[in-house]
Amino acid sequence: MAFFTHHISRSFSSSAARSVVIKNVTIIGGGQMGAGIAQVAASTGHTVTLVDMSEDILKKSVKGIEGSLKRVAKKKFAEKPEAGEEFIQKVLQNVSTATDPAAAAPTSDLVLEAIVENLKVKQDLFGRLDKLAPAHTIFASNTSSLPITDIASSTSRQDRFGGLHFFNPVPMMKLVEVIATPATSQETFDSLLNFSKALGKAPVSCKDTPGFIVNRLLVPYMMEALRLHERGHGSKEDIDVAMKLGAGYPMGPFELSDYVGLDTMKFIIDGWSEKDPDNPLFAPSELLNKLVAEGKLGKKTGEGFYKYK
Ligand SMILES: CCCCCCCC(=O)CC(=O)SCCNC(=O)CCNC(=O)[C@H](O)C(C)(C)COP(=O)(O)OP(=O)(O)OC[C@H]1O[C@@H](n2cnc3c(N)ncnc32)[C@H](O)[C@@H]1OP(=O)(O)O
Ligand SMILES: NC(=O)C1=CN([C@@H]2O[C@H](COP(=O)(O)OP(=O)(O)OC[C@H]3O[C@@H](n4cnc5c(N)ncnc54)[C@H](O)[C@@H]3O)[C@@H](O)[C@H]2O)C=CC1
Repeated sequence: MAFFTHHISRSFSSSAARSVVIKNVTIIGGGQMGAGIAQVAASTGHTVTLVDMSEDILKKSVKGIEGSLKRVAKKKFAEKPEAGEEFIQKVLQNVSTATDPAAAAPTSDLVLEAIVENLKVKQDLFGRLDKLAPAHTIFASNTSSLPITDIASSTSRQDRFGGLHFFNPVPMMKLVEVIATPATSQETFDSLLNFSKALGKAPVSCKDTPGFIVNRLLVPYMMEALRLHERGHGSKEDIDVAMKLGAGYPMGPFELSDYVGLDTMKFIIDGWSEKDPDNPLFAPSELLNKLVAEGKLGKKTGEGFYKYK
């Protein structure tokens, strides 16, 4: 139970000189979150290097950004399609891509990671980048569920390390959770907060506790929806309709699960139930495990709880 009762008292390190104005950003992971963050950062005048493991993945990421920008432009420049096209091209010029994070780290004010939800993989990445990035560079993770402190422990810049948690779809969702660990300096926290505002987002301040604010409430709700269905107490369609029309949610829990990605959901719940096995809120779901084992990861693979092809 220590996992959830652990009290964090924040202290500010004095080793980071002053808050950094973030202009050059490296985003690692060009999946649904990394691409969305890259799009919003580039749209607000930041220079972005998007990093992923292969050229093919990066091509798909940039195509996704272009598709999303078209949707934004269609609304924003409804009366002036040429201005919309110009906007798209200008934003895309702010985005370059690389398969090696070392390529951009030396010129980055911020390295923001949005790769797979796995502690060891994130630690390896940041441990390597710590040796390449200049002293002023801030590191941040978009993790949904892992302690920022644990990810930061692979680096020697824990005062310049925080959490920046965005929401899916990034171009539409206004919130960013800005997470300070007990070691995060006030200057780093301010830099991340100002960066979130510069992206046009509404930041909230969070402690480094499991799930921060949103996911500490959202994950138990989503998992209980799955278990309710597994108990035979409602079809997934009825549960989705019920939560949309009865609680005013834009998506039902099964639609949202497919949207988030069932692999990410499983990473989150497996991690939490391992740390807090007696907590019924984090009990696993057979159905979720089965779908992930079958490679049905939701919208991104064409099938999850529902079919998209
Ligand atoms: C157990 C683990 C569980 C926890 C997992 C944790 C994951 C995390 O760490 C944190 C998270 O992100 S949790 C997910 C949070 N996101 C949500 O809850 C999204 C819920 N859905 C919505 O808000 C709307 O359905 C949504 C905004 C998506 C769409 O809006 P509508 O429902 O109003 O749909 P439409 O009426 O069709 O409007 C669509 C119009 O919105 C624009 N748009 C949507 N997606 C876009 C995108 N990706 N890029 C750019 N524009 C976009 C667009 O204008 C669109 O119009 P069309 O282009 O004409 O379709
Ligand atoms: N899906 C969601 O709704 C949300 C997810 N998150 C978090 O954001 C992170 C990414 O999630 P998604 O974008 O949904 O995942 P995703 O599966 O769409 O994308 C992850 C990307 O990271 C790349 N990648 C994996 N390991 C890498 C490495 N070592 N170096 C470079 N690239 C690597 C993959 O090739 C993939 O393109 C996770 O930590 C997740 O918990 C946070 C908020 C919402």
